[in-house]
Parts: sequence; C-alpha cells; structure tokens
Amino acid sequence: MADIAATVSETVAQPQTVEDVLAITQDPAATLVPAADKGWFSQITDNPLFGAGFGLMGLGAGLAMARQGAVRAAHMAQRQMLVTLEIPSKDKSYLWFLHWMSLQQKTASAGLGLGRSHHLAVETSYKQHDNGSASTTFSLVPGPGKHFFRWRGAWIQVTRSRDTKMVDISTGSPWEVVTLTTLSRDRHLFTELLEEAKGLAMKMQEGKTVIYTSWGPEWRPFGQPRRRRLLDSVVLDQGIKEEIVADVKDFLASGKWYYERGIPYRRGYLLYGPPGSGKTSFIQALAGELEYNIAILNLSERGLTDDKLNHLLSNLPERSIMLLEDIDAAFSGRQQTEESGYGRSNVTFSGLLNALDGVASAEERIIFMTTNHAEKLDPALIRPGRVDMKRLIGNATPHQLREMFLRFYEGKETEADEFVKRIQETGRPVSTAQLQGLFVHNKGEPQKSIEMAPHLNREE
Ligand SMILES: Nc1ncnc2c1ncn2[C@@H]1O[C@H](COP(=O)(O)OP(=O)(O)OP(=O)(O)O)[C@@H](O)[C@H]1O
Repeated sequence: MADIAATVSETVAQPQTVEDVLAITQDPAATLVPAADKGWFSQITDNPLFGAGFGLMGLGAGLAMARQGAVRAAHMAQRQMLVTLEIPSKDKSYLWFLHWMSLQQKTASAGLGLGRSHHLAVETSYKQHDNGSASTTFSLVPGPGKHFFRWRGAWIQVTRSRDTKMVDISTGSPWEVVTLTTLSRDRHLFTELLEEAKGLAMKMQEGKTVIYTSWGPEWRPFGQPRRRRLLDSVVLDQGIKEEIVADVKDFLASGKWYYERGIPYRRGYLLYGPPGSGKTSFIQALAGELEYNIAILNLSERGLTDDKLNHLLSNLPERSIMLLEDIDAAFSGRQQTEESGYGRSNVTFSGLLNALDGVASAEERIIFMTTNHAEKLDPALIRPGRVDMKRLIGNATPHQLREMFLRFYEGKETEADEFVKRIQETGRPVSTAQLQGLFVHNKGEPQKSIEMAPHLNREE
C-alpha cells in the first residue's frame, strides 16, 4: 500500500508554494478543477453550451407543463361539459339500445345521423311464423368504432368498443360496451333514449310470446316474439285444458298462501304422451293466455353444467314459464344418474334435482316438463314438490277428432260424425298432429278428409 501511495504522489505535481497555487488558479485550463471555489450554478450557466442546453430544457419543461395543463383543462372541461353513459353487453338494455339504433339507421333519411356510418355491423334474427316457417331479418347497426347521430336536437356520440382480450367466458362472445357521450345539459336525453328503446322492445312484445333460450348462464330471447297462440286453437281431451289452466291461475293467485306456510312458491307440471299430441302447443297457448313468456331449456345442450343449470333456474326471465322438453331424453332411470346425461351436457341427475328444488325465490316459478316416455322417468324427478300435476296428453280421442274436424271445417257437423266413425273403424291411434296434417292437405275439402281417413296411419 505504501508503494502505491508513493507512485501517485510522484505522478501528480502537487503545488508546493503560494506562487504555485496562484499559477494554477490563473491557468484557464485549471479553472474547472477547483470547483469549490466558484458557485456551481454560475459556473455552469456561464458556459455558453450549457446555457443553451438549459434554455432548451426550460422551454421543453415549460411546454410539457403547458401541455399537461391543457390536457387537464380539457379533461376538466370534458367532465364539466360532457356526460357519458356506458351500456355493457351484459345489461338488458344493450339489446334494446342496439335495436333502437338499427331503427335510427333506417330512419336517418337526410343523410344525417347514423346513415353516414361507414362501419356497420349486421344483427341477424330469425322470425318464426305461426305456421312454423322461418324467415331471416337483418338489422344494420353501427359496428365497433365512433359514430355520431343527432337525436332530439342534440348530437350524441356512440362508441362501440369490443374488448378482444376480455371474453365473456360463459358465452364465448367478446365483451362489448357501447358508450354514449353528449353535452352535460342534454344528459336527460339518456334516460329518455333508454325509455324509448325499452318501450319499443315492449311494444314488439305486445300480444306476443317471447321465447327465451339459454345462452351460457343467461337467458336470451330466441328470434322475434311470436304471436300469442290462442287456447282455443289447441284441442285436448275434454276438461284437461280447463283443469290445467285453472290450476295455474289458482297458483298464481296464491302467493300469500305459500308465503304464510313457508312453502317454496313454485309448481311443477308434467305433460306426457306420444309425439304430436299438442303438449308444446298447449304450453304456448297457456303462456299466451297468462300473458307470460316461455323459457326453454334443453338439458342435453353442450356445455350445460349443474352450476349453470342452477343459475338459470334461479334467474328466470320475469313472467316466464320454464319449459324442460323431452326430459326423458336427458335422463332415463337411475343408471344414468351418477354420470352426466347423454349428449354433450355435463348436467348430472342430482344436479337437475337440486336445481329444481332450488333456492326459494321471491318470484313464482312455473315449470312444465314434457316427455314421450313417462315410464322412463325416475320417481325422484316426478315426486310432489317437483311435479305437482301430471296429465296424459294422448292420441286423439273421439272428442278431439270431432273438435279438430270442426275447427278446420266449420259447421260441418254431419261430416264430422262421419269422419270420427271412419277413424274409429280403423282401430289405429291417430295423433292430433296427423289430423292437422290431413286437414291442411285437404284445405276446404271435408269430403276428401273423410275419404282419406281409413288410410291415416296405415302401415303399408
Ligand atoms: N291437440 C292439438 N290441438 C291442436 N293442434 C295440435 C294438437 N296436437 C298437435 N297439434 C299440432 O301439431 C303440431 C305439433 O304439436 P306439438 O309440438 O305441440 O306436439 P307435442 O306433443 O309437443 O310433440 P312432441 O312430443 O313430439 O314434442 C303443431 O303444429 C300443433 O299445432
């Protein structure tokens, strides 16, 4: 260590005298060395290069501050002057709004509003007609991006954004948000707009039955609402229709009775019988009579789990009849009970029983189950509490044969009797759906139906 110190002291010339010190301080090359002798700031600023640098830095900082200030002021102004409304795709009003917007699109005549949008998206819906045929309708709505439209004298900006990273796990569809922006003073327009959109949706449903199907863990309307089916259009054996309708109406009027006795406010019905006997048609007509909608669930649906089923049954759309069709197809007998039902559904039998028992909800719950094979059903599924009323909806009885005939050929009483006689002579069961087929085929020609009666359902 001593050697090293010696080497250093040799290489650096140390000032030995006052003159040496003076010489050093006067040497311009040495001015930077004794920094402690001058204020550092003045030393730096005295330097023309650094001076210019500082000037620029100062200017930059000033500009940045000004920019920040401007951004803040803009934000402030935006907060003060603009108001935004977010409608996430999960919310009910989302579909109402999109539909409302598609109408704005159609009526944006003068080239104003959404009519100018260059980025449109299509919303396709299927319209099911009463005769069973379906047609497709397209609605054009603004696609993702920004759009402007003028409504009730105010400009509204619509931003439809799709988050590709965030996916609704249950449905697999991308998460979407529609954001509306307008001037603060026009904020009341948002409520008015949503009211109008809702009113429009309700109007479309007036006198109609909405069919909901499950979409992941939620319910979504399936196609356009259908015209209500009249109870008279469904011909069941004597008294059955009236009995079920009276029972449901009585149930709906007994909320307090159930509440006071601590009984879950729900009622289950099982309609069983051969295909085409009018089970589904009757449930549709009943929903129409009660001004209710129908929520249909297919237990064999891919991806349906016990949890989702439970959630769906506890969150039925308001004023809806729950319909579980072909319940035997999903589960038949105990042997399948421990495993999941067939198809790609993951629902277990015990999961279904739990969902049916469900947490008592405040709202009433009416569940209809249909099957072609009542004998295959596990007794646990149809025990009272889960199924409170079971009715056979069978093949056409003489009463139904006559009634159906007269519905298609009004006033043809004698012919109706003849028709019933001919069908009875065959000794073969005939479904009401087959009768409908025959009468449609022989529209306006009762005699032809009578002639064809012996051939109905014949195994050639
Ligand atoms: N009792 C009936 N009264 C009036 N129409 C009927 C009747 N039964 C069947 N139909 C007609 O037949 C067709 C099929 O009826 P529907 O789907 O209601 O039968 P279903 O018993 O539910 O059959 P499945 O057991 O195969 O589901 C419908 O178009 C319906 O109008």
